[in-house]
Amino acid sequence: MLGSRTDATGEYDITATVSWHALAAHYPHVYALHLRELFAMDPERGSTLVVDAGDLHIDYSKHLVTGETIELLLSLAREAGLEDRRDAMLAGEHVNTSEDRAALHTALRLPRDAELVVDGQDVVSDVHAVLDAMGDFADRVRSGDWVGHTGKPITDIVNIGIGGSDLGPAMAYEALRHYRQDGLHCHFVSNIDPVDVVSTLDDLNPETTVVVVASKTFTTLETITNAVAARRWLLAGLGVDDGAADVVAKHFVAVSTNADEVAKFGIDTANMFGFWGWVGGRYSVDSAIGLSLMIAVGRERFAEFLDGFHTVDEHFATQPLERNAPVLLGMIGIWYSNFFQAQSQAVLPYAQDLARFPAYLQQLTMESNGKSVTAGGRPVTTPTGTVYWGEPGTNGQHAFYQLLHQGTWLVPADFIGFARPTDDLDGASGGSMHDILMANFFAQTEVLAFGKPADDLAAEGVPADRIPHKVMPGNRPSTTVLAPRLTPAVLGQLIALYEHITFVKATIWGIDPFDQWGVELGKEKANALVEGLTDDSAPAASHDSSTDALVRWYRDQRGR
Ligand SMILES: O=P(O)(O)OC[C@H]1O[C@H](O)[C@H](O)[C@@H](O)[C@@H]1O
Repeated sequence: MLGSRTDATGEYDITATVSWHALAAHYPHVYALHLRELFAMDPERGSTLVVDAGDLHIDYSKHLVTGETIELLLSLAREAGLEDRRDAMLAGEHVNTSEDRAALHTALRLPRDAELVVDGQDVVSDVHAVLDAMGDFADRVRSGDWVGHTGKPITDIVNIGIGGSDLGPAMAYEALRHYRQDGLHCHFVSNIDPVDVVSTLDDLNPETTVVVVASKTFTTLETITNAVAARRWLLAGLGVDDGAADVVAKHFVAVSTNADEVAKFGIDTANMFGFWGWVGGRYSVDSAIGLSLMIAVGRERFAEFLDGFHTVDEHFATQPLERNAPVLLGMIGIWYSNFFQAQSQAVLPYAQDLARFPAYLQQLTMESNGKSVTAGGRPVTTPTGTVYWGEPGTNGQHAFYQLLHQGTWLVPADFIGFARPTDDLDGASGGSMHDILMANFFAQTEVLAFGKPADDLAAEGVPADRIPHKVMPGNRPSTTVLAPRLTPAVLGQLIALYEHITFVKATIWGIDPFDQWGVELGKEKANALVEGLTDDSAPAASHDSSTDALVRWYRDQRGR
């Protein structure tokens, strides 16, 4: 007997749906099978359980699924209304219910001739007006036409922002290293630890530096504090007063939705690049928040980056669920989270240029899906969210892969690799280093899936007492994502793929992936504690006994 499928708010209890129950009944059959058996039962699965999205070639054959599993997962997606909800998001409906607004990052990459009116506003022309303004500014900086207070062209851009106003551009700047203009360097300051801003500015010349203050709200403590520090550094370095608005105008621009706060800070709003409330911070690298990236790679490459996103948006919007990469991968993620009880997901780029990609995905996925009530405010009935983590291969192989191979946790892993390298060298004994990298990539996914049984070890003459230690259990699932090369378009495609995977999971869980109320209390508490730490005459004790004692210890040891 199924439980009630809807509550008083009309929300589904996803765990009470027919498909959920069918998946629960199906689970023991799959659990009983090893990937070796799945491949033996269906020798073609290596070429059938694959899907292409744009330039991304995705193999999901090394997952603990049968054809029936996929069918049941897609039934669950349908029962949860995934297609309607996707269409509602793409149309600009207020899918961010707790903040009553749209989540329209997909509009940021619509082509100029597309049409989308949301809340009475022509979104596409707004987006392209900002892109044009960014492009003009980027052109001027890149050509040397934009000069600093002393007439020198700009050599360094310092992006000051945090969270979504930092991770996206910082990650993409690294990823697109090969597309940057020589002689122009971007730096990213985010942490309120003064070491971040000091160590960055120490090496720079204020005469040739532009600071991009990137903050959706323009009230974030870290960003405003760092921006004030950078302004002091700049004016002191140039030997001018704080009142010198014309000097600030040549060295400071803002990216924000909040013109009032930008003006209050002392940045001319003529030097402000706007975006909109419907762009979430973690979905904003393709908005004006990408300004520093655009300066580095140029407006044409930035347009290719946006086209890449759009390619996967179109795929997500139009492909049947059976051929829809974000849907398949999102639903397989649900399978592991809610049936295998997996808690984490490794992301393993075999590309040094993607070193920051796992950190970027942590904000995208964990700030989105780290929720324990549904969009309607009811406690969820099943685990949500997934802990994303990872490092580039092959570094991870010599660090944490031991747990992936022989540990007790099930950790599904995404392997991301490229056919053509951005750099290559000859290997020590022939071949190319990139081929050696990719040999490791393919070897790891193979060993994770198929392992090495005790019989094989015995046949090789491994002593009996060593065999239990050397057995590789295998049956560890992975997705392989391959692309021809790490280009701006491919990077956009990869980001959009994970954005939509995140959305698919949120839809099944019935949560709002576009708010982040959990971050707020920590901010309030930090603000409340600042006075106690900076003003010795302030009362030291006003919190719990642990916090009070720690604050006393800190003030004592600090010695001022
Ligand atoms: O861009 P800002 O308004 O400065 O916000 C920066 C970041 O801080 C917040 O606390 C949120 O958790 C993030 O989603 C956001 O990206």
